[in-house]
Amino acid sequence: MLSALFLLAAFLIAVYKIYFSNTITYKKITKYGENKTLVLKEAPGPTPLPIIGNLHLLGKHESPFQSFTDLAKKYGDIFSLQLGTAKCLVVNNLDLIREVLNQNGKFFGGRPDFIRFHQLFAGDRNNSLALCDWSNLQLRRRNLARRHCGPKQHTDNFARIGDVATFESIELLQTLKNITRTSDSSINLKPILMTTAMNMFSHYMCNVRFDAENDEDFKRIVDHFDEIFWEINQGYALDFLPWLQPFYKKHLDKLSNWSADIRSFILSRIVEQRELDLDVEGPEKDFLDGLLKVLHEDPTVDRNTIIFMLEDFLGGHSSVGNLVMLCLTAVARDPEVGRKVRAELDALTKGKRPVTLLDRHSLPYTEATVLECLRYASSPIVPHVATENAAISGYGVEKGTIVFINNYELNTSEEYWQEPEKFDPTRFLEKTKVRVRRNSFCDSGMESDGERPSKPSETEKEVWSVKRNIPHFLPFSIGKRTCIGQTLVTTMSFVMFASIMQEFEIGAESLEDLRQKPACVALPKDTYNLFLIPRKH
Ligand code: HEM
Repeated sequence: MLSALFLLAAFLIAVYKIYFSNTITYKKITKYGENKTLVLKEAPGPTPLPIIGNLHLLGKHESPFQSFTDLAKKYGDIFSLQLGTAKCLVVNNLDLIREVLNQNGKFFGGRPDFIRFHQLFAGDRNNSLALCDWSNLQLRRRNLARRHCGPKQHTDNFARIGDVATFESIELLQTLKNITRTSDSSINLKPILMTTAMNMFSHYMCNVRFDAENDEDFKRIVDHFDEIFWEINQGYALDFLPWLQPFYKKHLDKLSNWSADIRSFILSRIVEQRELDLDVEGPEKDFLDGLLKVLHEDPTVDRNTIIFMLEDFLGGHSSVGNLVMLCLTAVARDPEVGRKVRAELDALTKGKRPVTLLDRHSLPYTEATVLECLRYASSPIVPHVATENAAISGYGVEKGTIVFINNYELNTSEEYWQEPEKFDPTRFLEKTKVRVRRNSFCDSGMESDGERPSKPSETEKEVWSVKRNIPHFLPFSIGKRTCIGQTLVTTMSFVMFASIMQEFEIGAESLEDLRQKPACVALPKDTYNLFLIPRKH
């Protein structure tokens, strides 16, 4: 009798769990415009423990994204997790990722409310473009930034990115040549790349550049940015267990101090002087001009909004510096990649001129090496948050749920790539046919006395080029919160990486030192040294 009662109770609890506690009411508008209320189950997932939920399951690998991939094998490509106080959903394949970010993007425009995010932006994460919730202000900020920070090819701004990138790369090469002339030991290269990247950004966005060798304030600010970039790429128990805050006081104070120091530098060394000199009627010469003009013309725009935007975009330089360091690391790990990049560069420039952005389409292997670095590092997509009840793949998703997009799976699964663990830039290359115009009388290499054809003939030639649309390669994400900085990243890192490769061979003290955290495009501020060996042209 007792066991029958026990069984009945267990059955009722199970039914309650399945049908009541884990269901979401979702109002769907059908294609005929009717309102339909659906009651949907949440996606399956592991049973949470008291207090920590499923947090312990993420500690099994170096990166939580590796744990997501593991858990997907057990629970399927869409599953629920309870991380401390936060309800979460993880999506692991391309179709589901598209369903969240494209088809249902309007329901998933929020960002998690992590204490660290507030701390980095003067107490309010909505000051940050990447960490704020979706709003009209965000839409305006994105549109405002696009012309300068995501310019289309063949525009003046795009050409200016190329000019600035070449200018700063030449300065960088000079610094590196000076260092290697006096010493043949390995170099602490990362801070040098970071200051170069910051000068690229401040030069392009604000027409201001700094003395990277002697300006101590500048160097300190670049270090802070780098620390913050690393920090944003890490996860902490505090993010999901906010009551741990008192234990993180020192760490959180450090974050606020870094960001306060950065803000005061940007104000005093970049913004204030320009505010005095601003020519409201004159042409807009850079991003800073554009921002200050909006401030001048539109009384609804707040000065703080403008300052934070500038800080956010200048901060993007850290990703470029880190990415170039990862590209050089890849070359140090695999000298064959380096040989191929150099062969391509030498064939084009003959070692006689600096490489420029205009050369990019003639240097497919070099560009593919940067893309392969992005795949190999697999920078995580910032988590999204459901801003209302929604449905994905027939499962209910409750408002407030944090959605993790497992792009690590997209970058590393055998379903999408051959030998994904191998660093191989050629996976981004394909042979394409191009039309070449040529004068047929020149083909023999000898001038003919015969009549010359009135029109040059056109033939087709097969050349290597970079694959443009790989559906599962989404380093900058998709949908309405896609990265705004991707043009800056792909152009500036290409020029910086190619310039260094033109002049130096890259080596490592020990291959074991070249540790790269999975699903992370950041390296710690203090990281391994590399050897730079000047090439003889
Ligand atoms: C290695 C370099 C970079 C990578 C791999 C990268 C990747 C990403 C990804 C995956 C997102 C999240 C998109 C989403 O939530 O769906 C993002 C957002 C964003 N990125 Fe980047 N990014 C890089 C560099 C930059 C740079 C240099 C800038 C600016 C100068 C920038 C500006 C932004 C902004 C503003 C957002 C937030 C957009 C929004 O939430 O509306 N990023 N980026």
